[in-house]
Amino acid sequence: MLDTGRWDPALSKLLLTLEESRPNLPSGCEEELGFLSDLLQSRELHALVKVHNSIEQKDERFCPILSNSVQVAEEVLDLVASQANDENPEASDLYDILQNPHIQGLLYSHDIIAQKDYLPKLPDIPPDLEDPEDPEETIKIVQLVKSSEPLGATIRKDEESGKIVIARVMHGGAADRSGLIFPGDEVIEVNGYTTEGKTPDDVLQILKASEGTITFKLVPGDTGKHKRESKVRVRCLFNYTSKDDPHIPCEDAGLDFKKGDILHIVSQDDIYWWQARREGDRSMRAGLIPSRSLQEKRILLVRTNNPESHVLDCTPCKFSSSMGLASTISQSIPLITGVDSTMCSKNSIKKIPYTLTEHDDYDRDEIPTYEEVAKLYPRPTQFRPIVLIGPPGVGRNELKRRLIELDPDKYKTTIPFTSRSQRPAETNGKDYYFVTREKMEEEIQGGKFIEFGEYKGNLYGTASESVRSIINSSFVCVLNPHSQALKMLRTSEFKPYIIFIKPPEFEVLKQSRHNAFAKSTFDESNSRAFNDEEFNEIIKSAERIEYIYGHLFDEILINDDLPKSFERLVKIVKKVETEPLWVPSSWVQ
Ligand SMILES: Nc1ncnc2c1ncn2[C@@H]1O[C@H](COP(=O)(O)OP(=O)(O)OP(=O)(O)O)[C@@H](O)[C@H]1O
Repeated sequence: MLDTGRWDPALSKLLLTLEESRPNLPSGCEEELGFLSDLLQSRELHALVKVHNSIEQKDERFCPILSNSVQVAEEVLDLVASQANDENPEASDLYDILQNPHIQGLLYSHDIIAQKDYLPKLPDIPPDLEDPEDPEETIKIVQLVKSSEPLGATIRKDEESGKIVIARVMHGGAADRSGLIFPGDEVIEVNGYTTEGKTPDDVLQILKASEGTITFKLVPGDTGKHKRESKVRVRCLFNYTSKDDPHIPCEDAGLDFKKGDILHIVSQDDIYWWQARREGDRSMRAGLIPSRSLQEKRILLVRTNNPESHVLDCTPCKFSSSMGLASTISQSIPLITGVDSTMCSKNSIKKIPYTLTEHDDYDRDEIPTYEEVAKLYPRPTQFRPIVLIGPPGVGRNELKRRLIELDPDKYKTTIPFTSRSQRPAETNGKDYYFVTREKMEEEIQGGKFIEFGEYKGNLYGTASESVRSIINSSFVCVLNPHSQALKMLRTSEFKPYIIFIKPPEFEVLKQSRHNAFAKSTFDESNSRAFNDEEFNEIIKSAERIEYIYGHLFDEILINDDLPKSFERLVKIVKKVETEPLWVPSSWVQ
């Protein structure tokens, strides 16, 4: 017999008990007893137990005080980002330290250890070890105290067996926090009432009528594994109200959201219903939202039943006739026509103007549901372009002009290309880049222009290279392109921040423009005020743009009172320069 005095007390005790019970055990099991005794005395097992005890030992000096340091660091980064500048070197240092990949790696490893994520996953007990004669062995009794908080689990009737089973457990809900209830568990009793022959509704009635403690008798299902929370964040590209959704499995569990909201998807286990939490929501309870595939199916169904449902009234605008413009460029190039800005604009900013007759190249295969996002931290030398989208006449050019005027050494816009011949007062590379029509057509066909159009037989356009060169020279590129240009602009290379300049309601629009003696941008030949028809067209065109491209907007700015709108724009632009913001996750990888 080995001296067990210096060995693990629990193992020694086990060995002692084994020796003591030896005389009472039935004959014939000596071999097994011998094996067990050898095992309990083996040096390997004792060494393993020692290692295990060391890991488990609660040494206060090494106890983690939190297990989500990565998340805390992200929150600190968010807070510090706007303070990190030359005037605040401490904040800048902290900002740099927390962004350092080694520090982030260290925090990540810390969290893994703090969460004990390294512990081995024990294999399931083989089914042949369970005693089929004794089903009671595998029953668990779970008691939950009833409160105003929902249980956080849904039940369903298994079609084959007719049994009531737990359909889903909401992350962070009461059932989940108990750590004892899992999807697939069979509910055999609730508060002493058997569920046999009952429907899920009957069971809900029992639950509703219960007071105080609720006791569940459950047979564990084979899916009773606790799944870790996913880290996926998405931007919602549609509005959702659970009470209007007749198919939600549990209305109380629904999570409502609006287009543009950021959600943390905590579980995608169910193919139709994801569990999500609003980003930054401190309450840990998740809610149900339709999964991407369910939402895609729904949109496709609506589109199949009503093919035009996703396109608003596309009737060309009446005003285009007064402009009498013709588009002659080949079919492969979108038909965009325009007036030369130098004819109707006194300011120095060139634009590629268009008629309101739009032929939006709207991709019918694109089904806006959710976009996976990640935070992009501002870069000190490369600024995100500011893209002002909106209907003609709403004031994008005016806002862009004011922004550049505010700090011409910081904000720059592109110089357009044209196939028109140079006029005596114009400078190549300042007013326009003058190129031949052939060269311009070739480059347009080569996809080198983010937007282009034709007016009076001459081409006008903005080259991608112009945007790239401004960004790479550490200026903030400010653009007010046609909405169609978003497809070319919204890339991981440019990482634009898209602001939709929206008109206010009719009366405010009319009043503000009249008060400011605003000049209509619809009539190239006359310098006159906007008329009611044009105001209506601005509003209608804005609705259409928002409907088609709304899911791509980072911000909506209502251009009512000009000085106030400009103030809001400056704030937004500052935010983009200093704060980490959500962008498509592919832009960050
Ligand atoms: N909030 C506002 N209040 C009053 N006037 C405004 C406001 N915003 C813009 N304006 C004026 O409205 C007119 C049209 O604005 P602007 O040229 O900027 O429109 P736009 O969106 O660039 O349209 P387009 O692309 O057709 O040129 C200008 O005279 C401008 O000064």
